[in-house]
Amino acid sequence: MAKFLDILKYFRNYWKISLFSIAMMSLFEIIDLSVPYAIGQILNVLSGQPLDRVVQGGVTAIAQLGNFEMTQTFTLTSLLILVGLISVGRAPIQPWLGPWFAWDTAFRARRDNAEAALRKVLTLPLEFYDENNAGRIAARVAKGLSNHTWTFPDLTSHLLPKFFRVIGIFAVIWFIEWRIALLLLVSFIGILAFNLSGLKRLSQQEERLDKYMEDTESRTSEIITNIKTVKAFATETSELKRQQQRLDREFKVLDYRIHKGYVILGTYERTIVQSCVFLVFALTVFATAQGTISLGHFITTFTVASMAYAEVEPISQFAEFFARRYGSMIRFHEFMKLPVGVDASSLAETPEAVPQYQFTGKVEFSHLKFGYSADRPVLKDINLLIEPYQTVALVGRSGSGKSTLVKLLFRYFEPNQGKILIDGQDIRRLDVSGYRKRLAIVHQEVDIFNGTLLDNLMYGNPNATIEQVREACRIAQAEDFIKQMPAGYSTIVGERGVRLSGGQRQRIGIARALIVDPDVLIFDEATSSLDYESERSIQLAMRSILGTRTLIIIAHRLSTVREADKIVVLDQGNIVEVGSHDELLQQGGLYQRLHSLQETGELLA
Ligand SMILES: Nc1ncnc2c1ncn2[C@@H]1O[C@H](COP(=O)(O)OP(=O)(O)OP(=O)(O)O)[C@@H](O)[C@H]1O
Repeated sequence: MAKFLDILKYFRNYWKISLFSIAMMSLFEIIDLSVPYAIGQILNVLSGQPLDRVVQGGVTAIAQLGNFEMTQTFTLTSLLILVGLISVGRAPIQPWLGPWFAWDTAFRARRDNAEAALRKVLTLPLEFYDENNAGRIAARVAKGLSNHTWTFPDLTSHLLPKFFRVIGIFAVIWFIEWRIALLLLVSFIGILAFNLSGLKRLSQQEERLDKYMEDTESRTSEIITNIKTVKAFATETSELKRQQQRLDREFKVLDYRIHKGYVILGTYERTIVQSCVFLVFALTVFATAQGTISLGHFITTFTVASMAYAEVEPISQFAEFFARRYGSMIRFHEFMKLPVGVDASSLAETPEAVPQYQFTGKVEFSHLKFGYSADRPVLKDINLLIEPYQTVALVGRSGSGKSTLVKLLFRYFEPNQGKILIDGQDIRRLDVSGYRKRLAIVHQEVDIFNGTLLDNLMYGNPNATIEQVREACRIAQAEDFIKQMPAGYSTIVGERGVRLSGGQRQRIGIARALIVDPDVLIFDEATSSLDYESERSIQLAMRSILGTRTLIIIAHRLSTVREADKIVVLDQGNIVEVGSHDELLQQGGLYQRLHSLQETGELLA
């Protein structure tokens, strides 16, 4: 029940209008019942039997009011006008009070929930994205959102009004013959209880299947992302086979278990309903034959009871739709309840609302300890002072913790012990968005968004002038190749920048970082994947940035870091050596060993 209420909460902003819409739709459903009742009364008039007291009183009152003669024709006309008013009169009003509000609310809630989901995406911790790929997350959110949207109108303009209609039917029959009403009530409760228990079981299976399907979709998304590797290793057939097996398993569960379950449920339900209709028919026939009820009441009771049982099918159908969608709505809810990351920014209303900082670029790591899991420390008691405008290189074997140190500087993770200070302030005390705006990083793989080169260059600073962009591109050695592009800065680069080479992407990354004019600029193996010529131009770019701000360079190729003021050698999470290139070579430690391996090319040794 808690879960069901959780789903309803996604529409809580619109509860007043929803209640109004449900009330109006229910009212229409109930008023609708007076039509078969009036027809029953017409039949009584035509067959010379007396009208019900209430109806007789109403018609007499109208006759007296309008000074009409109380004839059979007048009674019939009054009843016909009532039927006409109800059936024709409500037709143009009903769609505006029911479906309009139901869908309007569903669309408004969809907008709100999509925005809330995006907020969640933007504030979830980085670990979440390490464990869940884009395909899985996108499928979960999209499915949850669309199922919420479809379910709301079903619930408010069909399922609930139908319930009230059944209650109305029960009241009408009770008024005519309480024993038939009782039979109706008992049979209804029985059918619904049977239905609900079946649906609960099936919706649990749907939820399990939903999780399984997310894994399949996640793999499809990985195939798309890694398509070059798939093609290069010629694994298309095995990938297809693997997914075929999963899809086949999904089909079997969906078709032979879940769908079959719904059909079996429907079979029982229909048989029970038809038996009940038949029983009511038989009872009313006997009651009419014995003179307990009039012919008109026989028609009314049977018509209304048939209407009541006819509602079982749509009610069960909407309940079935709900059960089919319930699993993915719950998965969406679980996603929305995931705890946000410690680094979650407050998501200010406008970019201007983010606090503006300016630092000299003095960075200090003080007694820093960190591990991704408690039992495996990755950084052990790191102490390092970087002065403003200094260039510091972080080197060391793969896995020694260089990138992790930078992740902590960006506050993607919190240290287990110790702290990081910028200009003497603990970075945890600063607004995370405002603080990060003063840092910039160039990764080995530069993320490019679909759009023009200019959009990508100005991503971190949309207020930059074209002169600033040009200057940054000149420093980053990107100007020449941009000029040769078909539309210069307006060239569309394609999703993930497919139309750019690795070196070009890298230079765009550097220019983009420079346009932000950061206080601390970090190169995380920015040249590792480049050819010699591209590496040279990136090195030239780096050289012209030296001394203009604090620079942290992570590099495997030691030729890149020669000119750094300070080279810091990390090994198994510890700083083992610090010094300039020449000092470290003279020390004859790890740096010297790594250097000589690269110089002599004896990597295999
Ligand atoms: N998201 C993560 N979850 C768990 N462990 C991680 C994660 N990222 C890195 N590690 C582990 O932390 C250790 C340090 O990784 P890190 O990426 O900082 O090393 P690195 O020195 O930058 O290596 P490389 O030079 O190969 O990039 C490694 O043992 C790695 O397996």
